[in-house]
Amino acid sequence: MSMSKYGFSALGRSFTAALRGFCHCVKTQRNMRIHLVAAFHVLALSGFYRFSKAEYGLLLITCALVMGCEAVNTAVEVLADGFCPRRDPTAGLAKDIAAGAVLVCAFFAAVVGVLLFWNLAAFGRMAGFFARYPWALLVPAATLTAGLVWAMGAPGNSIKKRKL
Ligand SMILES: Nc1ncnc2c1ncn2[C@@H]1O[C@H](COP(=O)(O)OP(=O)(O)OP(=O)(O)O)[C@@H](O)[C@H]1O
Repeated sequence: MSMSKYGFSALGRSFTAALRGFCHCVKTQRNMRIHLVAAFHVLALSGFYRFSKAEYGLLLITCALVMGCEAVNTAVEVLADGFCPRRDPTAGLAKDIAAGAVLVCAFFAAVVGVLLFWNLAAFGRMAGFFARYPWALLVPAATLTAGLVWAMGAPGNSIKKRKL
């Protein structure tokens, strides 16, 4: 009984730590906020599509992969800046490689996006919906503007502010 109590508290602590790490990425990384805004709008747009469960799964895995990779990239930047506060070729190369991993994921996420969302029938449904309810265009306009202001306006990469 006490074992499970300690097991659960350890699990709770590691979950809290993971959440703290993710919140740190959102607060300090502009790119992570851009990924979140993009994921929100892509999922909202998917309402016009008749995706199967497998297609939704692919969409969610793609979003998770890009954001997970961005979090690992941030971890590499934090480690490199923490252990090599001065310019160092190894730290620089590690950062380049981590950024390259994000780039690969983002490129293939864009390919998955085109494969899933390029659908003339869905474009027709969207056009029909917004022709019937033109005021509804205000919703994506407002959420996109608010999302971009949040993503770009909040403090950028705190790591960048360190003097190298
Ligand atoms: N300590 C360092 N030593 C050598 N080069 C560095 C160092 N820190 C950064 N660089 C170089 O500058 C680039 C940008 O580093 P920075 O820490 O600003 O990442 P970033 O622009 O925030 O990346 P991302 O957009 O992926 O979050 C690195 O990819 C690397 O080439």
